[in-house]
Parts: sequence; structure tokens; C-alpha cells
Amino acid sequence: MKLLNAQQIRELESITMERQNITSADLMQRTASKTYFWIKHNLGLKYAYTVVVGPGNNGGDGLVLAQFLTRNDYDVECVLLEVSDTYTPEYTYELEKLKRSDCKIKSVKTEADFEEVNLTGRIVIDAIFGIGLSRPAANMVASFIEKINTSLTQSVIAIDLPSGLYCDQLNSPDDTIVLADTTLTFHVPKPSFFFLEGGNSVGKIIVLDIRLDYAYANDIDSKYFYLTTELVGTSLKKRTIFTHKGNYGHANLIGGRKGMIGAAVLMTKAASFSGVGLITSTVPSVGLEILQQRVPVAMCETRYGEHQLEGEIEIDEKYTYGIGPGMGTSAASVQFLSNFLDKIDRPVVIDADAINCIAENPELLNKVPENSILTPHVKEFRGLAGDTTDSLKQLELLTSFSMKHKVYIVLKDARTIVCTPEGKCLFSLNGTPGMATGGTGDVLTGILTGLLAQGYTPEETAKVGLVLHGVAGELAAERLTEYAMTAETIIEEIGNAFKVLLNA
Ligand SMILES: NC(=O)C1=CN([C@@H]2O[C@H](COP(=O)(O)OP(=O)(O)OC[C@H]3O[C@@H](n4cnc5c(N)ncnc54)[C@H](O)[C@@H]3O)[C@@H](O)[C@H]2O)[C@@H](O)CC1
Ligand SMILES: Nc1ncnc2c1ncn2[C@@H]1O[C@H](COP(=O)(O)OP(=O)(O)O)[C@@H](O)[C@H]1O
Ligand SMILES: [K+]
Repeated sequence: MKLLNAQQIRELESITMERQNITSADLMQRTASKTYFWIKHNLGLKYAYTVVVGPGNNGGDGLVLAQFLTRNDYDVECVLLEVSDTYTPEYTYELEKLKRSDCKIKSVKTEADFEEVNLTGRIVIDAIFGIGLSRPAANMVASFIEKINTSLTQSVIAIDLPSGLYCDQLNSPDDTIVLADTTLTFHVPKPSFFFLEGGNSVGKIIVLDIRLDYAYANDIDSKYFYLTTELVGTSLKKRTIFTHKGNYGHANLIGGRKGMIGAAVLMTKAASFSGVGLITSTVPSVGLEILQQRVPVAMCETRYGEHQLEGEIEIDEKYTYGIGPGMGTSAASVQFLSNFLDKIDRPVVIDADAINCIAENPELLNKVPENSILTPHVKEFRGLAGDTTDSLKQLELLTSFSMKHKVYIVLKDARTIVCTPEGKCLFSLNGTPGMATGGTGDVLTGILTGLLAQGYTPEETAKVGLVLHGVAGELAAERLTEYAMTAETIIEEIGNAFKVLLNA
């Protein structure tokens, strides 16, 4: 699915109205009805609701939603933030309809009116601004947003996007933005959800399909794509009855050093859950017993060094390689990596210390085979490509770096982004802050190498691997909480993550 900016969303809406022969008011009804049914199924009548309405069509959505809630016997009141003298015809029409219903309506013109509004214990529906935010929220609206953020509400649900958050520009740190627990967004996540600047405000994101014109949406010229579990699920390869382990590839995971054998264990174990036919773990000999005991399905190659990997690796055609976690950045490690890169002529997965070695010895970058997959976290990417001042500039650098070096970069972060050698960026929302612990990146390396070995193209590998890893993380958090989950429990959930993709 393409990721769209505000202007593209407006174009898509107007094409939809034209092709489906509906009005803007009809589309608003559809939007509010989708929102209402989500609330009905997920929250229901046991809560009291306050719909806070702004001056544009996002406010219009709120007015129609308040009518749905009122008609269906919800305890609901509507707060009108009067920040404009002019309103769209849809807004005026829907307000008149709401006034004729039983919904309590409170009008807020100045901060003196705030006293009339008590948000304690209520579910606040934020319909103040949507994609039409044109400047930072200020004055009375900013104060009301502060009131929402500091009240003891039951929860805060943002309609389309949290008010104060831009759709496709970066917010400043001092902008006032609604801090939502849930964002019900229409058609597709907004670009700003993926950026650090403001992106913490969205809470859990739910994408509601409002049947905008699919064909037009697919044709919009955008190099930014959103990866859904449905989409990635269709890329999974089927296994054929008369096949054997030799048909599913042989992953060779290279890494680990004394005191860091855990990294090798994690990537090897993760690979063993990826469907790959055979696995070899290449570790210094100090890791032999640990590996054999912890991952008995993997073979172990220990010819290259005792405490750290060193010397010249022998490359075998049968292997698909992943290299880096825990291998260290000593002179011997750099030489080992350099020898490896000299000999290898097909795509490999490169992570962690292998990236750090390249960052410290940039000439190694020229040896990286085309279409390889590099998986730096943000700090490693900075070492590799340089620093930037904000998320948009980082995205530009990511694109130019991937294109220049003809590699796939999986830029690991709270919102991981994959950039292809053609400059296409793939965004995913899967994952959880519970994954912000040691070793979770090693798990991704194992998954990616296992997939690449099975014959997935590098692009399919990056897409499937990224979403599988994120969903496995979400499932581990569901089972154990974001606090108690670990890299190992993510591995345990890879099977269930496959089920999610297969059933999506
Ligand atoms: N027919 C449609 O156009 C549809 C619109 N939809 C909803 O409408 C939203 C977009 O509607 P709009 O384009 O009216 O945009 P908004 O509802 O975001 O509001 C724009 C209005 O707010 C004012 N404004 C912007 N920033 C301000 C600020 N900082 N302080 C005070 N006033 C400010 C603008 O001057 C304009 O009047 C979407 O996010 C979505 O929720 C959906 O219902 C789908 C259908
Ligand atoms: N806040 C977060 N939300 C979602 N995913 C996260 C978050 N923080 C980290 N992750 C994910 O966890 C992994 C961490 O990888 P990395 O930093 O390489 O860890 P390590 O080197 O310890 O294995 C990445 O896949 C990253 O996207
Ligand atoms: K909103």
C-alpha cells in the first residue's frame, strides 16, 4: 500500500467522490460510521464519551460520530472548540442535526469556558484537527489539548491523527499535540506516524478502510510503501509435498566471540524457526559447546579462531551467509570480514559489528556484494553514512546511500524502514517498545538469513523478515508484557507470527 501525503490524500478523496458518485458529506458519514462501529465493538456502552470538535472536516467527522453515539444510547457530550468564524457547509449541516438530537453540546470560546468541561474518567474522542493542520496548535486550542493531556481520562482516541500532529511535515519538540492512546486513522497510516518528531503521540494505530478508490490509490506516484501483514502474508512461499531439507537452503550464520556467543546463539536459533532447510553456525571454537547445546539443529563450524573469528574463511556455494552479531571490531575481526567480502559474490546479510567494522574502514563498503541486506540500527547507520539533523533528512540519506551502494538497508528503529537499491522505502508499524532490549536485532539477522537462504529475493526477505520479526515481538509482549519479554521470547513467537501472516 502506498504511503500518501496530505495533498495526495485529498486528491484520492476527490477522485473517490467522483468515481463513486458520492459527496463529501457521504464520505464523512462513511468515516464516522466506521469509527462508530470500531468503538461499539472495542469499547461499548459502559464508558462515557466526550467528542472534542475542531473547525474543519475532522471536526465534521466528530459531529457525525456524536450523532451515531447519541442515537445508540451512549453517554456522550460534544465540545465545540470555537476557533473559527467560518465553517464548511458539511460542518454547519451536521452541527444543526446534532443540535436537534439529545446530545449535550458545550461551546468553548475562551479558556474561561474550560471549567464547564470535565474529562475525568471519560473517553475523549479527539476530532479537533486532521490532515488539515496548517500551523502549530496555539492559544485556546493548545490549552485545551493540554487539558486533554493532563486530565485523568479513561483514554484518548484520536480521529485520523492526533490533533497538533502534522500529516507529512515534522513537528517541533515544543508543539502541543494530543497524546492519544489509540489513533483511528483512515485508509493508510500518515507519514508523520513513522517519525520521531511527533510520532510518540499516536498510541496504538488502527487503520480503518473507508473504501477510497483502490485503483487510483495504487497508481499514485509515491516511492513510499506501507507493509501490511496481509500484503506480506501473500509473499510467503508454499512448501511442496515431495521436498527435502536440501530444497530449503542452507544458512550460515557467522558471528560471536568470547563473552558474546549469545549473539550467535540468538541468530542461529532465530534462523532455525524461519523454515530454512539446514543451518551452520560459524563461531570461534570457544562457542562450540554452547552452540551445540543451545541449538542442536544447527551444525557448528569452528575452524576460524579460538576466542574470536580470524583468518581466511572458506566460502562454500551451498551457503547463504549472515555475518556480524557479536563478532567484535578488533583488527583481526576487520581482516576476517575483509577476507570474507573479498571472496563473496552474492547477497549477504550484514549486521551489528560487521557494520561497525565497515563504518571504521569505509573501503570495505566497496566490497559488499550488490543487493546485500545491511541492518544497522540508527546509531550504526550514522557510523556508516553520517549524521543528520531530522527524520526527513535521515530518510533522504538512507535513500541516497542505498541507491549509491546498491544495497538494501533495514534501518532499525521504533519504526523500522527498509530502503531498496532503487530508492523505494518500505515502512512497517509492527513491533513494540518491548523489543528495545539486547539481542532482538540478532534475532532479525537470523530470520533474514534463513529467508534469503530459502530463495526469497532480497526485497522479499527484507519485507517478510521485518514484519515477521515485528509481529513476533508484539506476540511476545502480549504473552509476557513489554517489560518481561526478551529476544529469546521473540524467537519463541516466530511460529505464531507465521500464523498471523498466513491468516491475514
Ligand atoms: N470529505 C472529506 O474531505 C473527508 C475528510 N475527512 C476528515 O477530514 C479531515 C481533513 O479535514 P480538513 O481538510 O477540513 O482539515 P482539518 O479538519 O484538519 O482542519 C482544517 C481547519 O482547521 C484550520 N486550522 C488548521 N490548523 C490550525 C491551527 N493550528 N489552529 C487553528 N485552526 C487551524 C484550518 O484553517 C481549517 O479551517 C481528515 O483528517 C479526516 O478526519 C474524512 O472524513 C474523510 C472525508
Ligand atoms: N521502541 C521500539 N519499538 C519497536 N521496535 C523496536 C523498538 N526499539 C527497538 N526495536 C527493534 O528491536 C531491534 C533492536 O535491534 P538492535 O538495536 O540491533 O539490537 P541488538 O544489537 O541488541 O540485537 C530492532 O529490530 C528494532 O527495530
Ligand atoms: K484528530
